[in-house]
Amino acid sequence: MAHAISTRSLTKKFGRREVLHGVDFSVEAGSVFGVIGPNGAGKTTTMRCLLDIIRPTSGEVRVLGKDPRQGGPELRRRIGYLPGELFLEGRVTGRKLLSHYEAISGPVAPGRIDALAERLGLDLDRHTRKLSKGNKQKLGLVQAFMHSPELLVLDEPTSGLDPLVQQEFHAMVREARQQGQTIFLSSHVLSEVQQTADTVAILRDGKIIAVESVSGLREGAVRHLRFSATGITGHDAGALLGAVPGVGHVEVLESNGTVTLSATLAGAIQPLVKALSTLQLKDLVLEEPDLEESVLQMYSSPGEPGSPPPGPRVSGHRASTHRKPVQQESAK
Ligand SMILES: Nc1ncnc2c1ncn2[C@@H]1O[C@H](COP(=O)(O)OP(=O)(O)OP(=O)(O)O)[C@@H](O)[C@H]1O
Repeated sequence: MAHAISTRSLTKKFGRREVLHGVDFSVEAGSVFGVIGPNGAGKTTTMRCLLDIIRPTSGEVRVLGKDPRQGGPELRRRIGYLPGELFLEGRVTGRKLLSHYEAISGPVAPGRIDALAERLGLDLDRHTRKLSKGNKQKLGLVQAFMHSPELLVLDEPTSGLDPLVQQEFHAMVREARQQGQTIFLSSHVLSEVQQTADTVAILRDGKIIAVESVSGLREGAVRHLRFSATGITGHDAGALLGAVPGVGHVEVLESNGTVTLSATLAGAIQPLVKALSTLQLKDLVLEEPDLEESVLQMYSSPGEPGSPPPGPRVSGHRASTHRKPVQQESAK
C-alpha cells in the first residue's frame, strides 16, 4: 500500500530545545489518519515539517512521494492545509480571500466554493474581520477542501465549530476519503478522531507512543457495565463477575434481596455474557466502549491525571468486591 506521508526519525529543535524526538509514522494513501495529543505534544510542529513551513533538524519526510523541501509550489497545490491558527486579512470578504487562495492552490470546480460554504453555514460576503472564531474556521476549511487536493492536512479542524457543523465536517471527511483523498488531522480528543479516522497515532512529548487502528482500539477498549440480579448474594455475584477475564473496578450494592453490580470490561464480551447467563437478571446495561478512557491510560504514567481510576468503591449493606486490573493496550 502506497504511503501518502511517511516520516523516519524526524526531530525538530527550536534553539537548543528538541520538541520532536524521532517521530516515525506513515499514512496510507486514501485513509484518514488522526494524531492526538495534549497541548505542546508536537502535533502542529509535525504538520509544519510536512508542509515545509519549518525544516526538520534531522530525519526523513516524504509527502505524496516527495521530499517537502524539494516539492515546491507543485507539491503544495496537491495539499489542502488548515493551519491551527488562521491569520485572515481584515478588509476583504471571504469570497475574495478564497479567490486569492484559488490562484495559488489551483483550479476549483465551478460552484464548489458556494456548495462548501452552504454546507458549513458560512456567509462568504462578510468581511473576514467581522467573522467569529467558528466562522473563520469554516473559511479555513473551505480553503483547504475547495480544490479537492490529494492530501488534506488539518490542524484541529473542529476547533470552534458547533456540534452540527462538526457533523457536517465529519461527513466532508468521509466523502473525501471515498473519493480517494488522504486526510491527516490532529485533535486533543479521541472522541472526535474516532468518528472518521481509520488509524490514530498518539503523540506525547514529541514522541509517537502508540499507533492503533480505530477498530483495534474499539476491541481493546474499556466498557462500563451494570446489572441487577436476584437469587444470589453480593459476595457470590462479585466473585462470579470478578472471575471474568478483563473485568475490573467491581462495585457491589446489595439491597432488599437484589444485588446491583457495576464494573469495567476490557476486551471480549463473550465470557461476560456466559457468566451472566447463569444469573436471574433484572436489568443489564453494557455501554459503548469508552475509547477515550483507553487512550488516557496510554497517555498517563501512574499517579498522573488521566491515570486509570483507583481501586473499587464499595457501597451498600453487605458489600464485597473482586477486582482485576483493567487490561491495557500495549503501545506499539
Ligand atoms: N516557533 C517555535 N519556537 C519555539 N518553540 C516552539 C515553536 N513552535 C512550537 N514550539 C514548542 O514546541 C512544542 C510543541 O508545540 P506544538 O505547537 O507543535 O504542539 P501541539 O501538539 O500542536 O500543541 P497544541 O495542541 O497546544 O496546539 C511546544 O513546547 C512549543 O512551545
